[in-house]
Amino acid sequence: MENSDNDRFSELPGPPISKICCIGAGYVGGPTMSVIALKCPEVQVTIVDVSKERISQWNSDKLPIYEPGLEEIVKKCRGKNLFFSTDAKKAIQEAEIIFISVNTPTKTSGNGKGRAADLKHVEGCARLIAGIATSCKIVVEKSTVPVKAAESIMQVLKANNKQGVRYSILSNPEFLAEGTAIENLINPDRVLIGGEETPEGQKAIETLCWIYNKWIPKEKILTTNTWSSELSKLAANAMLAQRISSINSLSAVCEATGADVSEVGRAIGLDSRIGSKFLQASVGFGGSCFQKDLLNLVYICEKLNLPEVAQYWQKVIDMNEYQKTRFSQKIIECLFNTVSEKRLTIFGFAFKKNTGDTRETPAITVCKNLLDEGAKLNIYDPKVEKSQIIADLTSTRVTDNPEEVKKSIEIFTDPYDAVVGTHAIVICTEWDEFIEMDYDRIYKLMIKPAYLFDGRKIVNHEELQNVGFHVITIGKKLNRPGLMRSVGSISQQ
Ligand SMILES: NC(=O)c1ccc[n+]([C@@H]2O[C@H](COP(=O)([O-])OP(=O)(O)OC[C@H]3O[C@@H](n4cnc5c(N)ncnc54)[C@H](O)[C@@H]3O)[C@@H](O)[C@H]2O)c1
Ligand SMILES: O=c1ccn([C@@H]2O[C@H](COP(=O)(O)OP(=O)(O)O[C@H]3O[C@H](CO)[C@@H](O)[C@H](O)[C@H]3O)[C@@H](O)[C@H]2O)c(=O)[nH]1
Repeated sequence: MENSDNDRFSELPGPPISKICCIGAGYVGGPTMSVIALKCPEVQVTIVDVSKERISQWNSDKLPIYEPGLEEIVKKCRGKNLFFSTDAKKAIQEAEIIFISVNTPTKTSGNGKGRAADLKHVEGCARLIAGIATSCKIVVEKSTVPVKAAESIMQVLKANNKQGVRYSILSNPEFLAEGTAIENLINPDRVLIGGEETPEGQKAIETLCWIYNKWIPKEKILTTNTWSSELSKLAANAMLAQRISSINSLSAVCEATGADVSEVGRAIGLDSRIGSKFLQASVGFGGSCFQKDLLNLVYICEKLNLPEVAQYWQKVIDMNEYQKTRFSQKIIECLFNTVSEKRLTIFGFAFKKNTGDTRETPAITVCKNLLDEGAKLNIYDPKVEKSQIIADLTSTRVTDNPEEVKKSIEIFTDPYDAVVGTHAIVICTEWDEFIEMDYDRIYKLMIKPAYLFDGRKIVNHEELQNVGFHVITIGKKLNRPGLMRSVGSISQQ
């Protein structure tokens, strides 16, 4: 990966840094760079994107993504040391450090289809930088990439290096979670920086550390070799997802035995070797990262001729699919084995609370399964745009008859309107407002018997049963004296 000795410029940028560029103004690029701009007022941060629409949204009053705390930071820094632009040429030319923060989705065609990460946008960035740069640059992989991706980036940079520019590539994966991005960026568990074990690589690491050190203590900044850093990102997501699949697998055992998965989670989480986080049983994990990164890890393991390792991680994904399907089937079974022509309310469409992001949301699978059975759906989410829900549910992954789906779904902006005349409420996202709703009022508006399926274990089941609801949740068999046993129900007595 080293540059040749006769490169025209030998000096890589070092502290103090005055200009940073980030390619990709998405869920990572936007919040990450906003926090860098906030914490490093002397550094000019420019975020560029190919999407004119996204850039104009970042420059408007309505930002393209919802994240608690983000708007305040953008308003404070925008136009001072934080800029959103489509002029990649200028930003790249001027910057000493260039972050690549573009999307790396699962490939949809060709080699590794459905599993490998598609690096076309990352490669595009490398080509873009190589075509523009006239001075030495530190190029930072912020996107999640397969292990060894830095090697490919360097190859592209070197092969197109007309100006004799010197580059150093660092891996600096992002660990923020959506909904808590700003909190995670301001006070991260750690910052990971991987670089080459050469004097030049170490200098590049020190330079990036200089930025993070503005607000993050040295002890929290971990430096490793490039490959450890790249692999650690995939490994962290795989381990987190594995915990959710593990507790979800146990939720099925709880339902079959009378154990309560919340009690089991609490009991095992108190073991300091296990820890209490990420043991919340649910309808299944969603989001743009877990499945994509697990699939990528599985693919890498197969390519490395490690089939047993690949199968091990594949099971984490399989368990997640099982959980989403199991929950959907339970709804159908409890509603007397048919939802055909029945209207149901979906509460929550985002993949988790405090975000408007619907990528890989379990709500899509639940809605698809219910629509396939002929259900009509009233959908309410406080942050997801109507157009996004329609786009998700009419995509080719969900249906081959989008017009029929459009006729079967209705999107609401008021949750109380959404429940009128419906047989059941299905909670797919753990929005706080679902906990505090007036369920007496809601019950009266619904068809009886009224059902509530809590896919997030957030509402008070006993209280709802007292209101009159038939309540079904995950990982717990709810007892209710006198409640009629539903045909085929596996969760009620
Ligand atoms: N979303 C998360 O919470 C999260 C967290 C950690 C890491 N990651 C990783 O970070 C990366 C980015 O994720 P995201 O969620 O921000 O994606 P995103 O889709 O929200 O944003 C990516 C942006 O890059 C732009 N882009 C693509 N190619 C470009 C190019 N050649 N030039 C300029 N702009 C270009 C796209 O238009 C888009 O706006 C992914 O690799 C992802 O796995 C995401
Ligand atoms: O105990 C839990 C915790 C989470 N979830 C679900 O798991 C999914 C992912 O949640 P979370 O990890 O909080 O959000 P993400 O934004 O997807 O963040 C993950 O993916 C990011 C992208 O790589 C990483 O940067 C983060 O560290 C990693 O947590 C969501 O559907 C959650 O509802 C559960 O079902 N049970």
